[in-house]
Amino acid sequence: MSLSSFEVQIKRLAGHEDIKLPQKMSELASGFDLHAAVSEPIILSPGQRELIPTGFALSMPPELEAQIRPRSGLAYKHGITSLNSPGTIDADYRGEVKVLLINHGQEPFTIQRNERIAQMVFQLVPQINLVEVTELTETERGSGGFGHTGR
Ligand SMILES: O=c1ccn([C@H]2C[C@H](O)[C@@H](COP(=O)(O)OP(=O)(O)OP(=O)(O)O)O2)c(=O)[nH]1
Ligand SMILES: [Mg+2]
Repeated sequence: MSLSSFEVQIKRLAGHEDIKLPQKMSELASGFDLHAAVSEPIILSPGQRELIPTGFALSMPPELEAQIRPRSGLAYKHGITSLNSPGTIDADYRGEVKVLLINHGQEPFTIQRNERIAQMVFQLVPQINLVEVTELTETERGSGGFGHTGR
């Protein structure tokens, strides 16, 4: 079975020539690790959130999006995660990709330039036509939800 592949263009932003491009850390990794393009180390106090630049912008085909997800090691060891996880990078976004980090831990955490702070996973996005109707199709579940089948 052949896997589909897509070309995604990436542009380094001025002043960030030393920042590593997103990289897969193993052959079949889902995500490309993202590096912090902070000009100087940033200290995240417990409870503090910061928008961290990555130093690049993207142009991807319309059928894709990119998701920004936490790295589990940072979450487990330091309580550092991405607040809006998964962050959404729209196919038509040409600005700098940024990572909204939050410190859910009990200790201050320092983010160094070029440190791996999160990962970016590309996903297919089906093109959807929303069609307004007055009646929906019936199902066995109906409007039951939020645990109506039991705990
Ligand atoms: O973690 C993130 C989330 C978003 N973005 C950028 C890319 C995305 O395409 C854009 C808008 O994101 P989103 O739609 O989640 O935010 P919004 O609050 O709805 O902003 P907008 O009104 O600009 O869509 O911001 C990031 O760089 N990192
Ligand atoms: Mg939006």
